Amino acid sequence: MKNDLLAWMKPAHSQEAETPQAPFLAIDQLSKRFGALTVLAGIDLVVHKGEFVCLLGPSGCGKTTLLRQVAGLDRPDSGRIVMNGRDVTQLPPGQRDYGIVFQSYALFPNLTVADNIGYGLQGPRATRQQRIRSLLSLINLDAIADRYPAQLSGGQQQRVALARALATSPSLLLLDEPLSALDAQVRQHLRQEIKALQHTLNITTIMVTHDQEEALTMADRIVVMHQGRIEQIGTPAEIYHQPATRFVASFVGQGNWLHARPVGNDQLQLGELTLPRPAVLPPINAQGQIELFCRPEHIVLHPNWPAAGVATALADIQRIELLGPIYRLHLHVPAWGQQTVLADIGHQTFFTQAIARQQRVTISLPDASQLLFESEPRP
Ligand SMILES: Nc1ncnc2c1ncn2[C@@H]1O[C@H](COP(=O)(O)OP(=O)(O)OP(=O)(O)O)[C@@H](O)[C@H]1O
Repeated sequence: MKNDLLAWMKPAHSQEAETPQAPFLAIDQLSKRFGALTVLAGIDLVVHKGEFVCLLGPSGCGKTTLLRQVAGLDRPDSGRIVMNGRDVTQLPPGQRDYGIVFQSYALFPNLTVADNIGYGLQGPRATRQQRIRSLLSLINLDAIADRYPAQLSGGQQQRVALARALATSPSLLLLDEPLSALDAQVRQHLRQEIKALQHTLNITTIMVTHDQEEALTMADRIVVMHQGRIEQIGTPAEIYHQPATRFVASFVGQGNWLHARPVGNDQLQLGELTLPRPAVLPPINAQGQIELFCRPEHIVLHPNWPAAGVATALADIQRIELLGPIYRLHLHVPAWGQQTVLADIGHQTFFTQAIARQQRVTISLPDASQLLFESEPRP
């Protein structure tokens, strides 16, 4: 049944789709204002065929507005949207060739699951029925084809909405926070299902989310937005490990921000700790400071003081949080300028080092884990 579906899903494994890096969607200098508020300020973005791109950012940064421009549900003030080589900027939604799923399931309450899925289909009845059966099978809802939306769980309703969005075999799938109304376990499961479906169908997908974990686990590339602008476009690993701006570093994941001071031509001073200084520095503030950024998981705990071959510091454990697979320690580190530092450690380290509150531990900061940013008020 799934093969039937692949046969009529036109983007899937067609000759066109064999060039995965071909641009499918090109957004060029797109701007949008609502009254005095600039919501999109010159957005440039290229999405390739078969790619899964997440628009990630805090509430109000313009993610949904950008998705709505692509869908034609709103028109930009300036700029261009080219889809599959066709300028669609001024075209109505019906002429744009996409399927869309919203946060609210938006199913027709008076239609069964099967009829909801088949709503937009045209052609002979037998062909429509076959497509509906294929879609039901694809999302594992065969058993509930005759139920009404009110008889379904939230997760089931969202899968029906997904099948309906795919029913007309669109070239582009738009997802606007499709999982945010669901509970954590269902959300986790549907993440995998959507990703697998997207991969099977090779359908170009753009998903709006404010959930960084969702973006990191699902996207091929993430577009981080802030105040109507794109801060960074990159793979999940690039966004997490090489944040281009302090906004991206603060918004995605947890981090330690430590005041440091460039000294001479080749050193950085972090409290009593002297570190090598990179050739290029960010701008230095009036107090002669910059900020050193590192992730909590990069802080290393050593079983003994001092540890051989590394510059270590003593830290007092002020608080311990269990975050499921890891423990997060809140450390007071006098030698690094009285700064509070977060350190994430695994259960094995936690138990072998018999970690407890108010204990004194030895820590170090690997050079490779550090990034430097201009000191300024945090977002
Ligand atoms: N039709 C509209 N009229 C006026 N202002 C609007 C309109 N639509 C959106 N806005 C404003 O534009 C800004 C961006 O909204 P948008 O919905 O794109 O943000 P978002 O990043 O998707 O946020 P969220 O995650 O909360 O949905 C917000 O300040 C919002 O209030």
